[in-house]
Amino acid sequence: MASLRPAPSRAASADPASAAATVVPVAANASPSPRAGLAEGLNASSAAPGQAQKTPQRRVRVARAGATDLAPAAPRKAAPADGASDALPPFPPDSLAASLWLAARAVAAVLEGRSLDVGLACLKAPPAAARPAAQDAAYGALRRFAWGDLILARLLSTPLKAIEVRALLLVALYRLETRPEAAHTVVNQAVVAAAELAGGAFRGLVNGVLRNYLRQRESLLAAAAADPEAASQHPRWWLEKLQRAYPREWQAIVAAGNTQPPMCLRVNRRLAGRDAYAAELAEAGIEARPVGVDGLLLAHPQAVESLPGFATGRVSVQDAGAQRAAQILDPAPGARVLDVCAAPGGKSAHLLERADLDLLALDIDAARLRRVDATLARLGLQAATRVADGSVPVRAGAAGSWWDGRPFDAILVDAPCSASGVVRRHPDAKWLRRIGDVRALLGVQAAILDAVWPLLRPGGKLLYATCSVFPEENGAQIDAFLHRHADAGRELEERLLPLAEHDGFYYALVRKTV
Ligand SMILES: C[S@@+](CC[C@H](N)C(=O)[O-])C[C@H]1O[C@@H](n2cnc3c(N)ncnc32)[C@H](O)[C@@H]1O
Repeated sequence: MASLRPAPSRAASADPASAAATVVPVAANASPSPRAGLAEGLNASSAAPGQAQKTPQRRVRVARAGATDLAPAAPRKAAPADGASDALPPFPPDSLAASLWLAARAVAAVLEGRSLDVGLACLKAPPAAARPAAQDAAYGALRRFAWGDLILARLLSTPLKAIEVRALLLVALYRLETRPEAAHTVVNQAVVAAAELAGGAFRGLVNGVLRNYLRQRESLLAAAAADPEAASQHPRWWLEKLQRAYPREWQAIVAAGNTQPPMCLRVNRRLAGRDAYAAELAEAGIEARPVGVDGLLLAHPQAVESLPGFATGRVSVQDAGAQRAAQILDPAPGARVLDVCAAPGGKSAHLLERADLDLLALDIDAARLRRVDATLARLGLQAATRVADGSVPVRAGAAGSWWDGRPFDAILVDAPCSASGVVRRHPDAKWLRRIGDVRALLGVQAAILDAVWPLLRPGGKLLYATCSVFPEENGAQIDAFLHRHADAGRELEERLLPLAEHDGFYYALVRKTV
């Protein structure tokens, strides 16, 4: 039932570290694709837009359409990715109305098939005071997308074409559940926010839907609890994959995917000792404990600006699981290293913090690759960067070739993947992605592995990494690779389930034997 449009497949798995830097996540349910068919009226007897309906006489259950329906029937202006024209209407920045309005803008972008990262760009323009609550509401509503979708399908009777209004309702439903003591304030403030969306034509509908929700809450919650997607907050196809792959752990994986992720720091060992940095955090009143070799797990997420020395590169935000990559690949000082899917540069940076390397960072996405340059500049590190499609076999000396013919000692393939190990950071991913996207990603992953393998020197090592928990992207992908390449031998394999202090990752270290 519920799901959004497919996400762009390239940057499939956004970097967990960068996401953590911005905020928090959790998700909701369903099969391939957004729910559709929300109804525009409250019931068959719904009030006209602008009028509140007092008591619904009957409810008309609108079919929750499949995947493609999340897209709006009516074209609307896309929310600007740079936030430039996202001036906050005249609400106090720290008001509930402001956070609901902003969150609705961000969620609307996802309902239209864009990533939440893009949607959250609307938070750049408004005052900082407006951001935390808006961010929390946007993540929260998307974590519960299938739940909210089911509720709306029961409260509306005709397709709601105003996507931002639909998004506002999803956000307000989330807020009603997280602030039950302030239910009437939430409804009132949602109506205030609705006045600034779609020309204010849906204020009455918003008021009526939310009040009906409060009246019928018990039966609606029971209906949601009986729906596997709404109850689990995951698409059905996704759930089935987890159940098959993890007969014992799937429920724990699903539950973890619906929580807010922890925030983990990576201390730049070139500029700070971990213990000394932990002491600085303690002095600043920030509670943290060591994790892994360079990591500090914060008891509570913080704005990066509040971290001592963040701007000067003493620390970065990176999930503890992601920090395993540099440790496992562990190239020797002076090694020539290729990071073929490098953006936004978290793992490249960690490799360079650990040793002086001759590192080439490649990515197919020019905009994302610019973030590698920015990351390295902040950390005081250096690498060559190049925009290129790593899945295309490369020949030294050929026109446009990015390879100079010198073999690499080590290669990192942090492959584009389903991001199924990081849904708590990217709740939009499970709704935007479809099962067919995973199949397509398998082909890209295999092509990248095959294209870079000839560039590795005999005796060199390649680390294949994903932030996926789907076996076909992980062990099965590497099994097939070893089958295709007789000169490849698996040295190590590590599967991290997204259960506790780290996200879900897969690592396979492969050595070139001749
Ligand atoms: C999981 S992210 C990499 C995260 C990065 N290694 C880090 O630690 O910050 C995957 C990256 O692969 C890139 N990508 C996807 N397809 C690619 C291709 N064919 N060639 C090169 N890069 C590709 C995406 O643009 C994306 O930046």
